[in-house]
Amino acid sequence: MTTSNRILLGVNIDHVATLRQARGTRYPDPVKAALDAEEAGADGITVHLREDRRHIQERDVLLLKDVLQTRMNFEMGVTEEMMAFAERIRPAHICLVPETRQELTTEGGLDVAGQEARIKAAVERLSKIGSEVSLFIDADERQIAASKRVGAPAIELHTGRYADAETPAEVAEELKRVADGVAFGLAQGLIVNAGHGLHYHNVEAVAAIKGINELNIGHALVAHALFVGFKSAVSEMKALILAAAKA
Ligand SMILES: CC(=O)[C@@H](O)[C@H](O)COP(=O)(O)O
Ligand SMILES: NCC(=O)COP(=O)(O)O
Repeated sequence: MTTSNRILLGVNIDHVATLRQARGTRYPDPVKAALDAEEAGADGITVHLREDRRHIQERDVLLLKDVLQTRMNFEMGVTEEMMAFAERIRPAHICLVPETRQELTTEGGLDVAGQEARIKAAVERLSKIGSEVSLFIDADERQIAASKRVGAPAIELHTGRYADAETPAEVAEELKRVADGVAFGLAQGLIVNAGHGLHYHNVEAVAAIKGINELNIGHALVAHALFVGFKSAVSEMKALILAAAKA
């Protein structure tokens, strides 16, 4: 079981593309954001090619594949279109996520337990291209155990409920849910990542949970970058999570 205090920062650049798509311009370019993020200490770059293409486009993923110095974490729904695209680009990491066309953002985790055969087939197929496959799931023992059974080497725990919690009691309850999920995942021999809705004001408690491999953070970084620049936004976040993990 890993209990080191090393923690990685995966920078999600989806919402740089959201701003570009709002006007159909060529700017701001998520590829430039990715390169700036790497210079500022990002350990990896996350992109979610949504079925509706509301932010990241194929062009972004193809360019990133050529220029990234770190590694790509490619988030995708479990569809034939995405499986074929992933086979073409062979990202270092693939995270399978649930997708609902009308949702504002990824509202919950993938129901692995409810569709084990389908997810197992996807994990097997994507593992053949050399990608490390992770499943974006709620911090729920049933889903974590199912993730282990379908052969995924990694999971990413959805921290959205923690991020959205309002009262101190709710925050504590959701944080405990994430911490328990991390411990259970590690005990199953899984690599445990976490992300969604993490911000400068709520990230430290999650980064302090021992054994988390990587935090994936996007929306808050892009929002903060409007005021301080992308490199500063990333380096501030990186410093916060490293300090919290060491504490
Ligand atoms: C799966 C996940 O958490 C990220 O891809 C995040 O969802 C990106 O932002 P949107 O959900 O707003 O597309
Ligand atoms: N998988 C979570 C992610 O990549 C970033 O989510 P958010 O910080 O944009 O909410």
